[in-house]
Amino acid sequence: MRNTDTWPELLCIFGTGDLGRSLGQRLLQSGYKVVYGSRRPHSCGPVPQGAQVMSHTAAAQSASVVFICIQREHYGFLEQLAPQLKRKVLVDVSNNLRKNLYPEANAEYLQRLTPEAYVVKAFNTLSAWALQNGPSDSNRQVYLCGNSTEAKEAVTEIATRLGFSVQDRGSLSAARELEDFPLQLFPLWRLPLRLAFGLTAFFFFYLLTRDVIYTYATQKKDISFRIMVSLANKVFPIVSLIMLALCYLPGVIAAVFQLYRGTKYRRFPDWLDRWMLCRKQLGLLALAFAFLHVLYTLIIPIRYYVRYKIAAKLDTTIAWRSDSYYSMGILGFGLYVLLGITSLPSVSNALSWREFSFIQSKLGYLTLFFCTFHTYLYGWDMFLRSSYYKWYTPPGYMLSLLVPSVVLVLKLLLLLPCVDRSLTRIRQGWERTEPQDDSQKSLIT
Ligand SMILES: NC(=O)C1=CN([C@@H]2O[C@H](COP(=O)(O)OP(=O)(O)OC[C@H]3O[C@@H](n4cnc5c(N)ncnc54)[C@H](OP(=O)(O)O)[C@@H]3O)[C@@H](O)[C@H]2O)C=CC1
Ligand SMILES: [Fe+3]
Repeated sequence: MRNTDTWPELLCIFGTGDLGRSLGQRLLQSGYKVVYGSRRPHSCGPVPQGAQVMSHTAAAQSASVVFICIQREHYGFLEQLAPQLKRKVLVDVSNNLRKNLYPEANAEYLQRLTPEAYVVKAFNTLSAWALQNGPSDSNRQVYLCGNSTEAKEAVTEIATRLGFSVQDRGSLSAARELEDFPLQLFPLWRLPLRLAFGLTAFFFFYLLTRDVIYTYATQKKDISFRIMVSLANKVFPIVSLIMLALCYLPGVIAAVFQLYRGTKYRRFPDWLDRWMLCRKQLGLLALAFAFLHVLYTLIIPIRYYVRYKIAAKLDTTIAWRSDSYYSMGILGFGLYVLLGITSLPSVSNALSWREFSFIQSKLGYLTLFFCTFHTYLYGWDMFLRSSYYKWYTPPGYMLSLLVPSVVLVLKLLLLLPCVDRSLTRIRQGWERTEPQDDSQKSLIT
């Protein structure tokens, strides 16, 4: 199929558009020779220096690998070129504007037009810009798929020479999945973002009603200025704590499922699967809200409203109480940041699986504990100190503590020695398997 003895190897690119030009430039820089196939060989746009431009037919004949850098809508003419493309490796780089635009994947369509060529889907997840600039940390991966192993090897060799690392995704039927990759918009962030938005809106309006509007209605006192800092600084910690708890809740639920079923070999329900997959995003958003809470708290002492209210008398009991909740909050936040940092790919790659799970799980629950305890102490302090909080505190405050408390209690229950033993047994796959049928049973007993 290919003649690998001649180097520099000549590669063909159909299409002198953005991607064709960037790819050509990259190939030339990596030492390949490049020939373009164009509808207008003499009047096409500028091509990289050193490349030749010919008609499609002439270009296809000169190389054994052809990159099809043309929109799928214009593939039609390739059908007439099928005889010239026989036994050539055709690389389909195309993408679509939206999912399910066509009944079949672009690469499968190309294969149908040129049945005797070896179609490989590749490079479509890189942008022309990324190709031109060469591989970088975030743009190193080339996904490919195709039915011919030899053809895939040829494309792998080229991609590797260009400095990319290649992931083979199997046969050409995986092309649709690869074509959907660039169309995804933060798939794992969607649920956490919606949740964060929903919780923020709910608690904001709840606190607005109970705090500002209620006070105005009953006491005719205008405290609307509290919206900007005090209210925000209540919404953010509540949302942060709930999101952090929701990040750990699916793990606990999964353990309960495993205990209940007595095996780890059965799939979790879909909703739990999805929830587990977006734990990192939940945690990072929770961290962002915790950051906001810290920043808002830091400015409290410089606010006019607070300075105006500061009393000269010192009560050591109050000082103890408030210092303890600040301290818990700071410890919790410190660990929170540690969790965030270890979730960065570059950091987590440097950790062994044991180290990673120690930090994310053990220290994670400790973080949740500190943050929850900080909130408890805060509520207790406020409750004793101010008559205003006596009526305000219970519902909203309890709501924010409900989820984290449930998670912590469940986790404590899971840590009970007898529960922990059976969970370990299940997770290591030691569970007793029931005999399949009676004949086996008689052999065992
Ligand atoms: N741009 C990007 O960042 C990326 C693009 N892609 C894919 O690469 C392919 C090309 O994209 P791009 O380079 O941006 O597109 P352009 O529109 O810039 O270029 C397309 C090229 O296709 C050729 N062409 C256009 N119409 C016809 C036709 N009727 N018959 C034959 N050839 C035709 C033209 O070349 P000529 O005039 O020489 O014949 C034209 O320059 C697309 O399938 C796209 O999905 C994939 C990943 C990233
Ligand atoms: Fe706080």
